[in-house]
Amino acid sequence: MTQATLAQTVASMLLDVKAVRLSPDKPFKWASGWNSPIYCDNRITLSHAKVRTAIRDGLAAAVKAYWPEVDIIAGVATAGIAQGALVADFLDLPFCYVRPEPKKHGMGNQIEGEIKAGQKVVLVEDLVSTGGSSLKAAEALRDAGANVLGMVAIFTYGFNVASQNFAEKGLKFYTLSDYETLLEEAKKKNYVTESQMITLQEWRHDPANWNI
Ligand SMILES: O=P(O)(O)OC[C@H]1O[C@H](OP(=O)(O)OP(=O)(O)O)[C@H](O)[C@@H]1O
Ligand SMILES: O=C(O)c1cc(=O)[nH]c(=O)[nH]1
Repeated sequence: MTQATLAQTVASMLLDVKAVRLSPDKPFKWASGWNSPIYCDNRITLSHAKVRTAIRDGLAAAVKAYWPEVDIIAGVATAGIAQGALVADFLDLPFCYVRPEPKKHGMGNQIEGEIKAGQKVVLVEDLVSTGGSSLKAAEALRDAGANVLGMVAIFTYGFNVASQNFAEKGLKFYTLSDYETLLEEAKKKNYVTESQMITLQEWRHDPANWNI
């Protein structure tokens, strides 16, 4: 399957399981604090065995293609944990996951599971908006002495701010699908009305300042 076909297939699956929600009148609040007329809830894909497996296969294939030397998979908490564990299991690799911050009780860990200094790690994230969550996880792994090879994710909105942040911090990344492809597939399936499509395109130009 070519990259473009895979991006279309994954976008189509996300729409079919209703992982993509639109609410222009009552915007969603994102992790970054941005308001958005759209929310892509990849967690829903876990409830659909065929979709979950197709995503696992796509992510695992990317890990093997780009970073065959990988020693360990790390999931970004929380939405990246389940898919990360599935990918690690499929590739017969160790697994750990990274919290956004150290736990406030118990062991006080930010990284859960074992990771050794010098190990080559690939992060699994569900979705990239600004990239802040992925970068935080990469930083925690680097602080622990790991060699972060890169990150794979299901979906990206393709914002410049994310690519710039990743480039600055030297984090290579690969995603199965993206916003542009999602809109094309949504149009084909009549998933969005014309006025919703206009809102989605307008929002995409300046998401940080939309509807504030
Ligand atoms: O690229 P960013 O701007 O950081 O946004 C993307 C992050 O936001 C979501 O996580 P959320 O913080 O909602 O938490 P969850 O994974 O625990 O559901 C998503 O799962 C990504 O981790
Ligand atoms: O940026 C976010 O918080 C975010 C956006 C989105 O579409 N889906 C999601 O799970 N998180």
